[in-house]
Amino acid sequence: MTTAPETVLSVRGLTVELRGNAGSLRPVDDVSFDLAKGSVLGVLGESGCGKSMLLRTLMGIEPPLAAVSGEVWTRGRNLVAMSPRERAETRGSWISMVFQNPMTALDPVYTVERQLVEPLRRHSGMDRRAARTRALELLELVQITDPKRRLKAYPFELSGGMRQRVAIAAALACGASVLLADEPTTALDVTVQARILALLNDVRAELGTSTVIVTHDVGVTAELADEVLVLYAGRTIESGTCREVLKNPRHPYTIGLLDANVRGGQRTRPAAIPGAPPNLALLPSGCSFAPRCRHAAALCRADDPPVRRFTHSHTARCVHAGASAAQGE
Ligand SMILES: Nc1ncnc2c1ncn2[C@@H]1O[C@H](COP(=O)(O)OP(=O)(O)OP(=O)(O)O)[C@@H](O)[C@H]1O
Repeated sequence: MTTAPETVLSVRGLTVELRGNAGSLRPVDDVSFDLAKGSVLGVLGESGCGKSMLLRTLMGIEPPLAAVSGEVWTRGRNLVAMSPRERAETRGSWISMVFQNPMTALDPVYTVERQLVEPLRRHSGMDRRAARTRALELLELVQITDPKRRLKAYPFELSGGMRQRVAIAAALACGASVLLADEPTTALDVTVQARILALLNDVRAELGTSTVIVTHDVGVTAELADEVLVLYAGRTIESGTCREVLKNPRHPYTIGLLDANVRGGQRTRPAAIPGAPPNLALLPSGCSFAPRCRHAAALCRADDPPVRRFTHSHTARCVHAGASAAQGE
């Protein structure tokens, strides 16, 4: 008998509302998913679709005035319901984050040693010696050669790829079971990108860490992800296994996204979809993708599209999902 993999992160109806003078907007709107132990969820979407806001909210670093509702369950607790103090304790030790620019996480004025040893002492209560031994192990884990020498280095003495390796080591230092990666390779040279992706894969295999990776690069998603969630205007418009979504996309937006990335041969933002994502403060009624969709009908502009289910894992939020699948195949 096979047992279902343990769910380490369960997100239900997560919504982020930002209220301003011009009204309110929802960069993340009713997003739900489960993340299994050791698995990778790829979050796809154009710039401005809410990918970073989703990750920041999972990490508890959303903008101070954001109103967060819904549930984020991990280790038997709902993070959204925690006090700010409890929440701060989970950062780095339950959930950790790797940013596009490694210098977001690293402090330029401290050595690598200090940046790894201090959190280990603070979060894990290790003495200096044990923390240093662990820091060396972490540098080996992220495949940094000559780790003893690198411990003494400052970030500016390291290459971009090496800095990102150190940032990944720092993210893993305190035993987080969920790693959030926001475009972790976008700022790196193409040759280094592949190595960092391979590293993330190795880390997952070695530590069983579960990862949510945000990218607008379908190639990266195909390489790493087990499951895929496609965001548009803050909402999940398609989700399923990597194979289901990338091989048999159902939503016209996903199809356009894949056309731009794969068939165009370039891993860039999707030029195949005319127009741009909507201003969240001025969302059209009905389907928010309708103004850019070649299948859009009066119905799409009138009502919120229904969620269609194709398999137990594959869903798309579109009345035309079936028809567009036929055209996409
Ligand atoms: N602090 C903020 N105040 C108001 N609006 C914001 C704030 N931060 C983000 N937004 C808006 O929320 C939406 C989602 O932004 P987000 O950065 O999550 O998009 P993204 O998909 O990660 O894009 P990118 O790939 O460019 O990082 C955008 O419309 C953005 O303008």
